[in-house]
Amino acid sequence: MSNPETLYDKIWRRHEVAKSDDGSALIYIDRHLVHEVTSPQAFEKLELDGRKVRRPDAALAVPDHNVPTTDRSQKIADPLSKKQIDLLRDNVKRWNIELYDMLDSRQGIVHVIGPEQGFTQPGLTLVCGDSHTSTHGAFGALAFGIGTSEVEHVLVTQTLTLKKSRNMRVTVNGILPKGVTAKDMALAIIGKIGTAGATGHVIEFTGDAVRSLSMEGRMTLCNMSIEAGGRAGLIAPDETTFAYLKGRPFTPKAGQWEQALSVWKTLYSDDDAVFDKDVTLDASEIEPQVTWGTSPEQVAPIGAVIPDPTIFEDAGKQEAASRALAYMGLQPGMPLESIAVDHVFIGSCTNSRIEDLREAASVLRGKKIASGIKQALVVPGSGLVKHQAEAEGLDKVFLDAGFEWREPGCSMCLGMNPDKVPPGARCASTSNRNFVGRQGPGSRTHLLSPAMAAAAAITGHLTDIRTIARLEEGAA
Ligand SMILES: CC(C)[C@H](C(=O)O)[C@@H](O)C(=O)O
Ligand code: SF4
Repeated sequence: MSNPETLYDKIWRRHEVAKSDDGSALIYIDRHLVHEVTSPQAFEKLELDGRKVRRPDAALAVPDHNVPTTDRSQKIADPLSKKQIDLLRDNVKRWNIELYDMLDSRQGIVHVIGPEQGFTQPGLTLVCGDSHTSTHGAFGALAFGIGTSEVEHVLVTQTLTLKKSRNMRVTVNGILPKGVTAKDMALAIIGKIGTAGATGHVIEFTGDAVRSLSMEGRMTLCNMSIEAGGRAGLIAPDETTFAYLKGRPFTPKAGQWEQALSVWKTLYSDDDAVFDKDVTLDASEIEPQVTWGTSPEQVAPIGAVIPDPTIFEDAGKQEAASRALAYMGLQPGMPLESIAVDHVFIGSCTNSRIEDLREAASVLRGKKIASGIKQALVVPGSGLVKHQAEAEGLDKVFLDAGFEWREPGCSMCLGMNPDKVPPGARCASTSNRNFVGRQGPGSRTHLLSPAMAAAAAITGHLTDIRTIARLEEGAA
């Protein structure tokens, strides 16, 4: 009998082109997503070296970080943003790579459009010059972010020299309580293991609570595996995966579909496969989460108070917590629910898919945002998500509540475009990073789920979505 393997082992082995004695291997890369921020220098270097793009058909390009989310017919004001987008256009034209340009309805955040188009598929190796490429692991693809020099390497050779990561398993058993979502699961895992908890590992997420997530939820979870330090996140493909993929533009058609399925169904960790690290959570104990600091691990259940930094055993973590609280303008002992917010952002590759928008809209239906909210933005993850939401009337729900309804892109997740949180202002955000200055210089970010963001918009402060739901049940 052959050795038992994890899902990661299987995909890795199937892509090994050559092995070195030092433990590294040359890995074949099946798919390459390209955006405007990390590709210009790669294309420039390739040109200078007199190289060619080996497989233009294996790449798909989209501008997302720098795009304006307002009127797209206007010129892009910021010269650097404009330059990056112009260069992306020139490069893909020169090398015959498919591009979903700004006015294309398929344009959107790179990690939203890949799955949406069926470009992301089980068992493939998929890379992008972007850390949140881990998102695509939700389909059982080995997907990870790479740097600009590696972008060039993939363009030229369709391979990468890599050292194999270790295997980690995160099992979430049971059923998520009402009002608790994949985002809360992701934040709770990071809260438990820390932002370095999965360093050097590829995480496979498993357990009933993971299996019962929709593809959107699985993408949210895998998206944040990078914030736990993981090289990639993986979920074994199953009927939910296959149903999502069927009929998408890039997925195998008719006769080939059955063949693809027979391969995809072999993509799971063998029963006796060995993991280097194992972590288990009980879904029924997960509560809606919100971050209070400047790292995703500085997170707590919404009913908690801001921790006193001295509760952390590690001196480094104490120091980090003190610095974070000073930056965030918060004091130990304050209930999280007492924190007033100025901005609400619903979007990013973590939470801008149709299900996320439905979740937020269901909380906002018939309600208005609080008077203290200076700006509330909904930025759909792609043009297709936007159209779908409009077909369902969700845009009206958001607009009636007082939100702005924007064009797709990364937007306020990192403020490379004009959508920024002003210095000192506080934002309830469905994105994945709450770093210092992440949403604009001096901005303060609280990460939470779309439902929790909607709840904060209505009350004007961080709010337990379950109390809103209970109030409504009481009223009904
Ligand atoms: C700009 C890009 C390289 C960056 C990343 O790699 O993640 C961005 O997407 C982010 O989320 O910080
Ligand atoms: S939405 Fe945010 S996290 Fe995702 S790729 Fe864009 S900038 Fe990075």
